[in-house]
Formats: sequence, structure tokens, C-alpha cells
Amino acid sequence: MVEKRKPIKVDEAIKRVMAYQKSGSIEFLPIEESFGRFLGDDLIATHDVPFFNRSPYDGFAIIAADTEHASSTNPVQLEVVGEIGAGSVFPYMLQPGQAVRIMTGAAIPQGADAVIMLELVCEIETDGKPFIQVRRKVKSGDNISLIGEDTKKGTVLAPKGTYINPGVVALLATFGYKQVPVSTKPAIGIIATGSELLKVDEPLQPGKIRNSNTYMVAAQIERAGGKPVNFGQFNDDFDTCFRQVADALNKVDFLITTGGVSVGDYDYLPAIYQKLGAEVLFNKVGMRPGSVTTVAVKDGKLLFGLSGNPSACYVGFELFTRPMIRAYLHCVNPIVKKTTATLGSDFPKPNPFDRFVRGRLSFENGKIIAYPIGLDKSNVVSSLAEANVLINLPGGTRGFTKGMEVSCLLLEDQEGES
Ligand SMILES: Nc1nc2c(c(=O)[nH]1)N[C@H]1C(S)=C(S)[C@@H](COP(=O)(O)OP(=O)(O)OC[C@H]3O[C@@H](n4cnc5c(N)ncnc54)[C@H](O)[C@@H]3O)O[C@H]1N2
Ligand code: MOO
Ligand SMILES: [Mg+2]
Repeated sequence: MVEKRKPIKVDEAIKRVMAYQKSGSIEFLPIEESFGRFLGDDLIATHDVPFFNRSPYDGFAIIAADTEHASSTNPVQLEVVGEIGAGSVFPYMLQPGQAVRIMTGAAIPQGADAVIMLELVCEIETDGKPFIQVRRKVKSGDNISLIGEDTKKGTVLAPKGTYINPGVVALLATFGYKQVPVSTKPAIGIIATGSELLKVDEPLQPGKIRNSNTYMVAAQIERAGGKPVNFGQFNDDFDTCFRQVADALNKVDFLITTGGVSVGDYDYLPAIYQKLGAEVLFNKVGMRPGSVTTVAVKDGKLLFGLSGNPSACYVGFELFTRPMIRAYLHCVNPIVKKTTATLGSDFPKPNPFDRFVRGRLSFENGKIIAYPIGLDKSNVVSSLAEANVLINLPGGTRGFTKGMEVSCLLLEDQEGES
């Protein structure tokens, strides 16, 4: 008699997995290599930005009070006593009646309290000396980027666990991080099982298919921020698979297997967990695809038994493995972020289980529309390429119609949620 499995709810399954989350450590990387990694420590402003009052324009640094009575009919004349470009500092105190030619980014000279743009003055020469004529009143503080207006010393600009995007890289450079503390990547093993599997470069043969899961999962691991370790693909032979799993488990932080988790004659993963002495956290989830997703734990280390069916494998990874990776990387929001969208076409298939339909978000006239993609079967591979969301359709309904509000899991998001 085939074992009858009891499905648990998706949220309960995530909770059971997350109870085993662990954090990685920190390593230092050259700033050039930090993009796409996750901060291993808080990024704190170590000084004010700007660090000195500076000019946001090419113009003249002046004393605003000098222009008190300036107008188009009564231009005020100021003597230009020097010139500074960005990187230079004017060495004297500006006196009433004086101006300094100043370029964008240069430090405001002492005594000056405003800048007037080059285009707004008339440059003249009197007795061989340069002067400017100002035809408007300038207020104190006009056109000055003040110390600390961008950010104040001590501000946490990006907490530990933040995804390092190009903007974060700019901050790292601003505060002098030649070496960046990043979270170490968890090493995640991948073992593909199935006697039908061919290598990527092998020609097709009757009854065989190429192993796509290993490469798909490796890419998913990288997208989530982990390091894939490919242990190869193996025939459905208990002893071989057991040895590979037992051996690989010692070399990685988490281990993923694909295939062999259902109830078929050659589905050896349940027996492998048993022989390993691993505790099975669940072996059936109330969802489609990926209902057979199994997670077991051995000495605190998680084994993700993902389905062999490509779409089920993909979904199982995003729901259960990805949050563990993000937690390992110190992310405060490890769960896949959700948004609501309007369903773009009917999805009439009723189902007792929650569905995670591969979909594509489209932004149309201020509305977010989610379109289901391709054939919705767990063994299809073609719909995965276009998917940037999983449309979560709750179970127990008669199907869904175009225009309904649906929840979508954002596959390309880096922020996550808790
Ligand atoms: N009697 C039952 N049969 C099945 C059940 C069930 O509850 N009772 N569950 C079905 C569901 S749902 C799924 S999903 C699959 C899960 O199967 P397994 O995880 O055991 O995986 P396999 O049997 O090894 O393979 C399934 C399918 O996927 C293809 N495959 C496997 N590995 C790869 C790979 N690396 N790359 C691409 N494709 C792969 C394999 O050829 C099979 O077609 O079980 C149902 N059956
Ligand atoms: O585990 Mo299956 O993906 O529900 O078809
Ligand atoms: Mg099977």
C-alpha cells in the first residue's frame, strides 16, 4: 500500500523550514567585486556629506549683504579677487565688496555666504582689474550645498543584509570602503536524480531528457545570493544516491536534490532520509506545483527534496530554499516579496490546493496586471523563462476570472519581506 501523505499549508511549511535558519559570517571583498552581494555589516556614514560647504554651480562666491540694494537699474559691482576650481581652497577671508570665481564642487571661501551663477552676472574690467556686476538681490545661503545636507555622520544608510546595488556601491566609495564587509555565500549542493537524465551536451535518445533542473536551480541559487555546488546527476539507484547525498551533505550548508521524492518505485529520497536518520519536516505541501516538496533535517542541516518536475522544482526552491539563503545572508526580510495585481486573463482551473502560477507582471496605464503564462502543469519548462512572478491563487475556489485582485510573489525582487 502506497504511503498516504498529509499535506500541510504553505505558510506552515515555510515556518518549519525557517526554524532552522542560520546566519553566515563576513568576508571582505574589494569594492569592485561588491555589486550584487549583501552587506555583512551596517553601512554607517563615517562623516558628513558634503564634508565642507560647497558650490553646486559654476559662478561667484559672494557676501549676500553686498547685494542688498542690487537691481537691474542699480547693479552692484564686486571685485573678483581670485578663482577656485573643485579640489582647491581659497586661502583668504572674503571681504565686503569682493567675489571669488568658483566652480561646481569647490569649497565656499571663508566669509562668503552665497553663490551667484555665471550666467547671471556681467563680467567687466575696470583699471585692469576684474569685476562683476550683480543685478539682483541674493539671499544668504543661496546656492550653497551645506555640510551634512546629503547625510549626517552616524546615520545608518544601509543595514547589514542589504543587497548591494549600484547606489550602495556609491556610498561604499564615498565612505572609503576599499574592502567591503559582505555576507559569505552559503554553499548549496545540487544533486539531480533520475535514470532518464542526459547531460546537457548529449544527443536525445528515446525515453531520455536532458537534465535542466541542475542548471535552473544553480541559477536560482545565484539569483538568491548563494553559491551552487554541483555534485552531478545520478541514476535512480538507491546505493549510489545514498552515498552521494551522505557525502555531499558534509561539504555544504544546505543540500538540494531534484527528483525522486514522490511515491514511485524509483523515488528513493524518502528511504535515503530514513537511512540517513534525517528528520522529515514535511513531505507534502498543499500547493501546486510542488506538492511533493520535502524538507528534512540532519544534524541541523537542511536537505531540500525538490520535485523532479521543472516547474514544481522551481516553485519549491523560491518558497522554501530562497528564504533560507536570504536569512543566511543576514537579510532582515528573507521571504519573497508580494504585491497585489489585477489578473490579466481567466484562470478557470479549480483546485483544492493553493496554486503558484507562473506569471508575468505588466505595467499598463498605472495598473499592475499579472498574466498567467503558458501551460500550467508542473512538468512544463517553457513557461519559466518568461515568468517574473508566481501568481498565488488560493485553493478551494472554482477558478479565477480576469480582473480579480491576486497576490503575486516577485521573483526578481531583492528587498524581500518578513
Ligand atoms: N501516484 C502518484 N504519482 C505522482 C504523485 C503522487 O502524489 N502520486 N505526485 C506527482 C507530482 S505532484 C509530482 S510533482 C511528481 C514528482 O516526482 P518526483 O519528485 O518523484 O520526481 P521524478 O519522479 O524523479 O521526476 C518527475 C518528472 O520530472 C522529470 N525530471 C526529473 N529530474 C529532472 C531534471 N533534472 N531535469 C528535468 N526534468 C527532470 C522526470 O523526467 C519526470 O518527468 O510526481 C507525480 N507523481
Ligand atoms: O508536486 Mo506536483 O508539482 O504538485 O505536480
Ligand atoms: Mg517520481
